[in-house]
Amino acid sequence: MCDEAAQRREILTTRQMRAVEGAAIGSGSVTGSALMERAGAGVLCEMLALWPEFERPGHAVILCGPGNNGGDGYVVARLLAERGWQVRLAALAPPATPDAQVAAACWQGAVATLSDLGPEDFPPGSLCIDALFGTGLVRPLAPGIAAPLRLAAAQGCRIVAIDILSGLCADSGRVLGGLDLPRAALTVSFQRAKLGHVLAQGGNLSGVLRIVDIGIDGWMAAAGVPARFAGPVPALAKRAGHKYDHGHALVLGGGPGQGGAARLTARAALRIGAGLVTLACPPEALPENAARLDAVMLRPVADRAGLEHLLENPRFNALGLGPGLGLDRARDLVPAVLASGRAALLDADALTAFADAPEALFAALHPGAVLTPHGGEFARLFPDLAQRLATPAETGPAFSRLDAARQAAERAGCVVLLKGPDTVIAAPGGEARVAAAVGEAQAPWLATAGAGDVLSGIVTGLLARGFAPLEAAATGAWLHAEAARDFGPGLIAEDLPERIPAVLRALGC
Ligand SMILES: NC(=O)C1=CN([C@@H]2O[C@H](COP(=O)(O)OP(=O)(O)OC[C@H]3O[C@@H](n4cnc5c(N)ncnc54)[C@H](O)[C@@H]3O)[C@@H](O)[C@H]2O)[C@@H](O)CC1
Ligand SMILES: Nc1ncnc2c1ncn2[C@@H]1O[C@H](COP(=O)(O)OP(=O)(O)O)[C@@H](O)[C@H]1O
Ligand SMILES: [K+]
Repeated sequence: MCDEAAQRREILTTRQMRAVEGAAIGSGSVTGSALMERAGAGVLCEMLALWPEFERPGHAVILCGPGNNGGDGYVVARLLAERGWQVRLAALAPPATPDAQVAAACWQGAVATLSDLGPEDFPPGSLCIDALFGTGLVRPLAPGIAAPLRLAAAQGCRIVAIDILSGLCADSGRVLGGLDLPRAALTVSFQRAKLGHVLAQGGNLSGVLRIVDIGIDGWMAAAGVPARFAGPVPALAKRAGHKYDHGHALVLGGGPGQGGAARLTARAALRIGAGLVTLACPPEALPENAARLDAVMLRPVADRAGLEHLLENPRFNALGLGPGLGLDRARDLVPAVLASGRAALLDADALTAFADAPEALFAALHPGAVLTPHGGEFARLFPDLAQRLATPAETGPAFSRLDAARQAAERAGCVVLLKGPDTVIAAPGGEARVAAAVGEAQAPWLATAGAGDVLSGIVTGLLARGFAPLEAAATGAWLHAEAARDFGPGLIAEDLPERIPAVLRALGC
C-alpha cells in the first residue's frame, strides 16, 4: 500500500474535520463558500458515477437544513437544475450561516417547507437529497423532520445523504433518539470518512459511501492522530528466512470434546504465516487432537506448572488462549501466560474467567497483550462502558464503540479489539483502528460459530511473526473479514483459514 493510500485511511471525528476545515479556511487559501461549491459538485459527480442513468435529467427533492449541510444542498439543487432536472427544494428553516446564505442566494427556484411535501413530490425512482443536518447534528430529529425522509423511502426514492444521513451522530454512528430512519442509497462525504459512517447503525444506514476530495489534505495535521481504517500492510509478505525467523505460536486448548475452537485458532495462526504452531492441551485430550492435526504440533500441558515448564523454551514467542479453554483452566493458565511477558492474545474463556475480578486481570496485563472480546465478553470486563453504549443516545457527540474500546484499552493497559461488523481496535494512549465490514465491505457470513476463534488464531500468528499488538489486531481483523468476503455465502469457520492464501496471493505476498 502506498503512503498516499495509507493517509486516506484516516477516519475523522466531527471535531477533527472542523479543525482541518478551519485550518484550511484560516490559512486564507480557500473560503468556506469555495469548499461548499466543491462539496456540492462532488455530490453530483458521485451520483452520476454510481447511477449513469441520471445523466438524463429526472426529478429530485432537496431537503435543506439551516446550517452548512443545508448550504451544500442549495449548491446541489442549483447544479441539478442547470442540468435540466426538475428540482423541488424544501427548507426546514432559512439558512443561518454566512456560507449557506451565499449558496441559498444563488438558488433561483422556489423554496417550500418540509410540511408542504406530499407523496406526489416523490415519484418512484426519483432522488431525495438529504441536506438537513451533517456534522452539526446535536439532538434527535423532530418527527416533522424525519417524515419526508421516511416518505421518500416509502415511495421508492433513492436517498442521497450529503456528508451523513440526517439523524446519525457523525462521531458514533448512533441514531440520536433511537429513531427509525430509512437507509441512504448513497452517502457522499468530504475529504475523509467520519466515524459515524462505519460505527453502529451508521454502517448500514449510510449505504454506499463515497468520499470527495475538496482539496484540504494540506491541513490534515490539524486533525492530530485520527483513527484509521485497518487494512493490508507490506509486512504481511513473507520473503525469506527460516521457519524460526517467523515465530513459534503456542495455542492453549481445553479438554476432550472441547478442542475444535483451539484447533481453528492454531490452524489460522499457521495459515497466516507463523513459522511453527504448537497446540498445548490436557493429556487426556491428546488422542482427539492428534487425530485432527498434522502441521500443528501437539504438547500436553496439564496445568500451570506444566505450562511454566513448556515456556522454558524461549522460542514460544506468542501465546493464544481462550477458545474452548474452559473457565477453570483459564483461571489456572492466564496468570502464567501473562507472567511470561510474551506477546499474548486473550479471548473467550480467558476473558470470561475474570468476569468477577477484572481488576486482577488488568493488573497482570502488559503492553504485549491483546484482548479480543465480543460484546458479551466486553460487558463482563467493562460493565460500565457497555452500559454507556447500551444507554440510548440523545445528544451528539454520543459515546461510541471506539470511545468504549479506547477507555477499555487504557484501563487494561493493552490493546483491546471489540468485535462486530464494526470491529474497533484501540491501544493505550488512544491510537485506534476500525476494521469496518459494512456497506460495500460487508461480511455478514462471518456471523457463524467459531469465526472469532479463527480471528484469535490470525492475531496470534501475526504476533508470532513479530507484528506489534495494535497492527497484529488491526491487520488480523481486516484479513479475517477479507477472507470471509472472498469466500462469500455459505461460509463456516473452517473455511476461513483456508481462504487466507487467496487473500495473501491477491495482495502479492
Ligand atoms: N465548514 C466547511 O467548511 C464545510 C462544511 N460542509 C458542510 O457543513 C456541514 C456542517 O455544517 P454545520 O456545522 O453548519 O452543521 P449542520 O448543517 O449539520 O447543522 C447545524 C445546525 O443545525 C442545528 N441542529 C442540530 N441538530 C438539530 C436537530 N436535531 N434539530 C434541529 N436543529 C438542529 C444546530 O443547532 C445548527 O444550527 C457538514 O456536514 C458539511 O455538509 C461542506 O460544505 C464542506 C465544507
Ligand atoms: N454481521 C457481521 N459482519 C461482519 N463480521 C461479523 C458479523 N458478525 C460477526 N462478525 C465477526 O465474526 C467474529 C465472531 O466472533 P465471536 O463473536 O467471538 O464468535 P465465536 O465465539 O462463535 O467465534 C468476530 O470477528 C466478528 O467481528
Ligand atoms: K445530511
